[in-house]
Amino acid sequence: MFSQVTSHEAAADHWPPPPSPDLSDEQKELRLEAEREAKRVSDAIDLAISQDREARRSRRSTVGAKVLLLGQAESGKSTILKNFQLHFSPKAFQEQSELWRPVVHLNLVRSVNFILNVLLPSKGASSPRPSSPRQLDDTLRRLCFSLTPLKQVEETLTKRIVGSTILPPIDTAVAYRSRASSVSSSLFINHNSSKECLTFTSLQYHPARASEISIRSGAQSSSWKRNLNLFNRTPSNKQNRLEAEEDAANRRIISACGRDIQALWQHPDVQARLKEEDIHLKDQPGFFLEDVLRIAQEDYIPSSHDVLRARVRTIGPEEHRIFMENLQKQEGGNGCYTTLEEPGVSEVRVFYISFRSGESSAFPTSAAWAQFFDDVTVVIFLAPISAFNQALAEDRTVNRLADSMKLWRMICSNKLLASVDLILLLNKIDILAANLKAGIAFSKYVTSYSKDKPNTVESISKYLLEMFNGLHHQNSPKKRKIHPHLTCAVDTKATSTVIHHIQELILLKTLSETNIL
Ligand SMILES: Nc1nc2c(ncn2[C@@H]2O[C@H](COP(=O)(O)OP(=O)(O)OP(=O)(O)O)[C@@H](O)[C@H]2O)c(=O)[nH]1
Ligand SMILES: [Mg+2]
Repeated sequence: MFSQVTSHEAAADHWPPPPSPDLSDEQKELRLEAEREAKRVSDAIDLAISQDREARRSRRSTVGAKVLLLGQAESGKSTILKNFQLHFSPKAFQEQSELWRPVVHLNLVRSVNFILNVLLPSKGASSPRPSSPRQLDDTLRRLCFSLTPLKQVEETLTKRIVGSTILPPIDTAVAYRSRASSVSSSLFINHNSSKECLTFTSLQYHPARASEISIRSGAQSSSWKRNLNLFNRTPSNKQNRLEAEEDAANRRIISACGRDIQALWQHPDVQARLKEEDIHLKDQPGFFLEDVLRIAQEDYIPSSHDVLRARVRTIGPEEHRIFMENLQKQEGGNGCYTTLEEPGVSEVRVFYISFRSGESSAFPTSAAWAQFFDDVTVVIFLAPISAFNQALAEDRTVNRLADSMKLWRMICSNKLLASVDLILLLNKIDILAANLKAGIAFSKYVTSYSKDKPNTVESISKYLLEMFNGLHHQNSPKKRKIHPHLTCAVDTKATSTVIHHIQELILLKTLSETNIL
């Protein structure tokens, strides 16, 4: 069946064929040189093709996206941003966990000092509601005494995180409002020097946000992180060494105070006093008192969940760059990562804008905001739907949910954003659920919601979604799609599905805008 292969045919199978035995040595050498040259040319062509392929691939994979992250104060923007970082840059997120330790510690220490201030209002510092000191039992007196060093810890941590030259934002000087009370009293004063700033941030507490710290950012993200980076660097010079020693001393003090902090928080008189004052520390941002024994350990490193809950209130617009690591967890979830080969969006620039009351009314025409609206891939808007029974800290006559809707209307009607897809996150559904479970009637605060309708998350979120959709429909200059989600931003697992959807949308929009699709 098969014919015999001749030696000539066999030779033809190899390239280049061996020189004919009839050739002279000189001819053989010329022939070999010609073949070497042909190979050089061929290799050069192969290299050029491969470089071209790589360049095309890298052009595709260096596409960037611009995301606007908008919402009123405390709507959960920073928490969603952290979820983005956790999802897209997990290695960088993990590497930065250590940076959040001083923030968690400061949140914790501020809660403790706030309680001490309630129990023993000092002359110089403001207490949430000035009242005469009460008789403390022996245990409380001992605890107050043993926890005194935490005042100093708060001061040094504040100085380090806020930075010595950065003033705290004055708009934290909001009127006091506890959750249920209708009483307000302005406790804050304008401070102009950085020295006073330290006193202000250290010793004065907002009763509704006792543990949080406010930082005015630069245009580039997180100047406070730069301060903390310095904090964590290797102690190479005298200043760094002093800072490292101060950090170690703070850790030791917090660690030594751990059990007493727990005892203070669990003391029945403390709980009774806070209740009497209508102060709900547990519901406040940056609340870590129930994790104190874990957090106070000297070698404590914040978990992802701690980082999500750590509260820094940043004032002013910020730009965050998230570099996509294109990583995913290996099956088995052993913490190892494998690189994905697929090209996609390599960088997401997130422009973060927090709107306080008053700013929203200037929103559509303000040149200050307009600079951020150019070339936007998607807008993510957060509405904290648990805030239906709260008033704005800035203006106690305005319901927070109503304010969120007003802001949403402004964004929908903005002409610069007319062609941009809107992602609507109805956030804090866990708090909404807890409030409803505690018997708070939604219809009492949102009167357009019939009393006969169920006071359940399902029914209320459906109603709110219709409201937000309706506002969009009435105000948007163009027809476009809204991508709504119900979220609990502190639940990374549940949020990862939402982030994944957002990622797909960003990819789709970016690639279609750059004509790759
Ligand atoms: N329980 C619960 N807490 C949340 C949720 N989203 C955010 N938080 C918490 O709410 C507080 C405020 O969230 P942030 O993300 O700091 O809010 P923000 O919109 O960045 O606020 P500003 O910086 O003031 O503009 C933080 O303590 C978060 O941990 C949520 O869905 N559920
Ligand atoms: Mg924030």
